[in-house]
Amino acid sequence: MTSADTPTLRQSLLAARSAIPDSRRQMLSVQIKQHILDWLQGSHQDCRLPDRTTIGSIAGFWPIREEPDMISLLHDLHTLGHDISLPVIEQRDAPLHFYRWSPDTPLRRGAFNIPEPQVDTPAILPSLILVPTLGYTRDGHRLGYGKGYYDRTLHALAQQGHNAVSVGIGWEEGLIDGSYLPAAHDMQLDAIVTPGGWIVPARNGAD
Ligand SMILES: Nc1nc2c(c(=O)[nH]1)N(C=O)[C@@H](CNc1ccc(C(=O)N[C@@H](CCC(=O)O)C(=O)O)cc1)CN2
Ligand SMILES: Nc1ncnc2c1ncn2[C@@H]1O[C@H](COP(=O)(O)OP(=O)(O)OP(=O)(O)O)[C@@H](O)[C@H]1O
Repeated sequence: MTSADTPTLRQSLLAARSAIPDSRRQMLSVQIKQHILDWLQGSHQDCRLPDRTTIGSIAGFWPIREEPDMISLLHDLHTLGHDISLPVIEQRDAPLHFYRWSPDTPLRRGAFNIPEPQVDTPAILPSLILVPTLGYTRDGHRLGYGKGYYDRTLHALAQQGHNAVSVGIGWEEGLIDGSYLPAAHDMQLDAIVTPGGWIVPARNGAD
């Protein structure tokens, strides 16, 4: 496909996601959460997975539309002692910044009406970024809502010499299986987690 087909692809991915019943979505979110916890706690024996041993602070996301709900995972990771942060759009069409979140952090609605923490403590540089995906390919390319926020953010962090591990979170219905031509600015994810398990791009090991 060419980039001209991206809006059509986005529409069909949104439709596929909407077709998952709400109750099933909740159960599938728990499966994704368990894959992440197993990896971080070292009980998932797969050498292709990103190195978990350097991971301290973790950026999550507050679910919108019909995304996987990782709020309960964020609670668990906070209990396990990780610093947790959420993305904040401080300026439109600029990189995201991540601000500390804990279960008692009040959230207010920010850009696109997404719940965000107050920006009253310094921004955090996470060592793991959980990236919401609408679609993804087996080689780690991601399709979101078309505003480029995560591409800009991962690019800006890499330019500062801060190489966070980026793990896409998505439904199995988000897999883009045919030919897909990523945009030049597209940042590849280190891995993707779906309810079915991990998808690790071949460059990170054998596929
Ligand atoms: N949960 C979650 N948080 C996130 C993201 C995400 O994908 N998921 N983002 C990932 O980047 C950023 C927000 N990006 C977004 C980009 C577009 C739209 C959106 O609703 N777009 C409308 C058009 C709205 C407009 O132009 O004003 C649309 O697609 O119809 C929402 C969020 C930061 N936080
Ligand atoms: N590193 C970057 N610097 C400047 N602009 C960028 C960068 N990355 C992406 N963009 C801009 O963002 C726009 C949307 O990109 P893209 O279609 O890849 O978004 P997306 O990844 O689907 O969206 P989102 O991350 O918001 O969910 C593009 O028009 C592109 O010009």
